[in-house]
Amino acid sequence: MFEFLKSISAKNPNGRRGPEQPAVSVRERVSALRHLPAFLKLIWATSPRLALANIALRLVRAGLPLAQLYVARLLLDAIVHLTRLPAPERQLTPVLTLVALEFGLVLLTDALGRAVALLDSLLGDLFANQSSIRLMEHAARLDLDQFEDSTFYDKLERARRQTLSRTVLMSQVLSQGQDMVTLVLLAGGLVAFQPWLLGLLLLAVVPAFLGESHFNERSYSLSHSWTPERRELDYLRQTGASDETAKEVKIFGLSDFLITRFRELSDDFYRQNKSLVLRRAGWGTLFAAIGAAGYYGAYVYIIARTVAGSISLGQLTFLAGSFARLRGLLEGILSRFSSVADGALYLQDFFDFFALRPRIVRQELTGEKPLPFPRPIQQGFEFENVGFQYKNGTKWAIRNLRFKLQAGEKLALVGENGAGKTTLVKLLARLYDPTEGRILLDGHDLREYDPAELRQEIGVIFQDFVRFQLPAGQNLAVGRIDERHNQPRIETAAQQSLADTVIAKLPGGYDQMIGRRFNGGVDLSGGEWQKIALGRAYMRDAQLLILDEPTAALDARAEFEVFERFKELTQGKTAVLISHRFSTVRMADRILVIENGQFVEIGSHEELLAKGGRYAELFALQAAGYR
Ligand SMILES: Nc1ncnc2c1ncn2[C@@H]1O[C@H](COP(=O)(O)OP(=O)(O)OP(=O)(O)O)[C@@H](O)[C@H]1O
Repeated sequence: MFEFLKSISAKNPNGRRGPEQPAVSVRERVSALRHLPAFLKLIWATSPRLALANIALRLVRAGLPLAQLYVARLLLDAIVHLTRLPAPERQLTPVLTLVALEFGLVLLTDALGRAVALLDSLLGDLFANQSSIRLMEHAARLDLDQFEDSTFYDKLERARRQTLSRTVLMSQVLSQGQDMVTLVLLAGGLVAFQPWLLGLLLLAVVPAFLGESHFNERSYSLSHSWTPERRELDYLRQTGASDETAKEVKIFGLSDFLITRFRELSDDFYRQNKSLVLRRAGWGTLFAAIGAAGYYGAYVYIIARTVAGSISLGQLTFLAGSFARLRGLLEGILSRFSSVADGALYLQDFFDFFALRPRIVRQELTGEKPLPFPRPIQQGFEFENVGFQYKNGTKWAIRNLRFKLQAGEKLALVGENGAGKTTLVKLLARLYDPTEGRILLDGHDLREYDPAELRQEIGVIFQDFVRFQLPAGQNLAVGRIDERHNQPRIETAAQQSLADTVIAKLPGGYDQMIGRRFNGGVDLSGGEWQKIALGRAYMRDAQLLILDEPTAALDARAEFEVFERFKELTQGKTAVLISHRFSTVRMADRILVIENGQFVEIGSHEELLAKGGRYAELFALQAAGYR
């Protein structure tokens, strides 16, 4: 495992990455903003009604600060005017009306603020749910080898992680629009009075913005460059504390090893992040002071004009208030601009992920109609000089493979560990396409058929089948999920795979949750799980059945029985069996021996024994073990 951990961080030659890495350039961040229209379109599509209501309320709210300042100005001027009148002429009604108006505006501002927050949260939740669903749907369309590519995996990880930050981004973008409207309205008032005050305002705010965007860039770079390590941290956290690993972690005394590695990585990240946060706080304080100085400069000027009598007290309040609000707004808009740009950078991962296209697709998508799948299969499958190399592998997993799998035949695959048996099966199911050569089905390249239809006609149970944390019945039904409510069919499949005796012992029978992840779940032994997994093959009405060592954990009697039944139940169907037990292998019509991904020999048990080749040698080896 240490090698594995090292290999994860090998992408990172110093073992560390941090702010020393080149930061994301300003151009990259600005260019990431191009994703915003597409993002807003997605939000709109989530719920046009909620989005429209949100925008309308925000527009009304955007005008309220100006209205409030204006009413405050009228109020102050009215009070000053009153105080100058002789006592008997002082009428309070106009002043009280203005107070009532201001009060009304405050109430409205608050109510609209809450309504907008509510709409944001509803829209955000809907958007988060829908994007998670889209993410799962898209992931399901992609090819297996895309999942095995670590760059892809990091992309998926970031796209998935940032569900929450995307809803924050949505609020930010909408608030940005709202604040910009307020800004234009308030700036209009300030410009009418003294245009250069606007210049002073910018001077007070721009340094803070530049500082903010600089630190945001750093922060993004840090978090981005730490994606592989974060993945490792998650892995360590899970390995150190999960039911699946607890047994081996205890037995091998791995917890210190795991914790040390976790501590090393997390401390490192903490240190780098802390230094960034500290610098950010220091500079932030300085920039805030510059901003305050700008504000007070303008304030002094406005006071001087009031004292000189060129503007009223009401105007002073309005202008000083406008300036203060504008400063706050501008600061907010500019700093939010960097977090919006940040969020938009993350959007890049999101859209990149959706831009990935599977290569194993229906030909129809590439302009041709797929061939109808033969029912029944007439001739069978033929491997024509097939070679396959895993993307992340250095050698050929399979090379120059030629053989025929006849319709209705039971073929066993024999070979040592890593010989390429599972790879061959994955190629048959088109989880991958051959790197060279072709696989034919009834004389046509497998790629000419619809991959979805092909997979429907193939039932594969892999050695590393999934132990779904689902009730027993549904665990079988995953073999044909649209039949999950067909209890008789599930029970028949259970009888055929011998899972019925396992289920009979469960307190909840077919409804018993299995696996330990959820409350009340009951775990099964390896062999019991295998019987359940085998049942999935019988749930399927497939023409080609593949069992890739799904019986390794069964006891000898159960395995014998399973294969006897398998032979009986798959009469007339084509089947491929992978097993290291020769007692099983010999039941097959023919046996294909492969070594290092290459064809060695093919024939029936008797033929191969008589030939005295590799098969005979392996058989003798195993038989000797029993003597
Ligand atoms: N996803 C993968 N990425 C890269 N290499 C792989 C991958 N899966 C398998 N390999 C490599 O391909 C070769 C063939 O592997 P395969 O799983 O087909 O062997 P096998 O005959 O089924 O072995 P076993 O009997 O141990 O199950 C091996 O060298 C293996 O390391």
